[in-house]
Amino acid sequence: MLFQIPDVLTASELNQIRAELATAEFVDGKTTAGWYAKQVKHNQQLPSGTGQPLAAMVRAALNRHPLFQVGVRPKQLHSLRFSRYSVGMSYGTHADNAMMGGYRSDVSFTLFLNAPTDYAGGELVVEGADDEQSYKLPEGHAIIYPSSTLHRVNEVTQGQRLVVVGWVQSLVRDPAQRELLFDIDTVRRSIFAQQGKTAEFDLLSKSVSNLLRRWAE
Ligand SMILES: O=C(O)CCC(=O)C(=O)O
Ligand SMILES: [Fe+2]
Repeated sequence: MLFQIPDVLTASELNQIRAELATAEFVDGKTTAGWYAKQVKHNQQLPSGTGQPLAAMVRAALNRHPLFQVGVRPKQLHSLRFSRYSVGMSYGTHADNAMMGGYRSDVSFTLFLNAPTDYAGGELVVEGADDEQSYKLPEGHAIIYPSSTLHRVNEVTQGQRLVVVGWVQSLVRDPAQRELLFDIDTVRRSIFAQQGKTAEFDLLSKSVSNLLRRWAE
């Protein structure tokens, strides 16, 4: 399942992150790419092990967001990377590594850190079976997609693209199962908001819990 989460970061958090990144030292993104992704990864990123306070801010922001909890069912948000694409940079078609530091990557996300008007190009393109979708979201918004998809970042032709990308091991590894849980949970919450704790709400809650009991690992 592919979905957007608006307003993950506040304007003041975005300002703080951008101010820190403006003076940070970035390194070639190839240092952490898989052997074949190295050929197509042309960007820069904060070196592994740096930027911890910024990473903590992003983690807290995602964890407080109900859509992240219900849509991703995170077990472990295990990797975060602050990336920068200047003019001429891009990241060609690839699927993300299945394992990172001992954790499985089920869900990937891109959280946009600057405005789409700050740069030309730089769309994240996610390939489907016979089509592709392209995303260039407002600052502070995130796009969540299965790590199993082929995706790429188009070349930046003007300005600079700043993002933080991340990977999550989900309690529910199968995207179709995550989507079923998301749909049922969404209806359940909507019934609760409109009518309170009805008999229908109780049955849907039971279904969410029982499906999670079957699928969670
Ligand atoms: O920058 C992005 O939007 C995605 C980057 C990406 O695909 C990756 O780092 O694996
Ligand atoms: Fe990727």
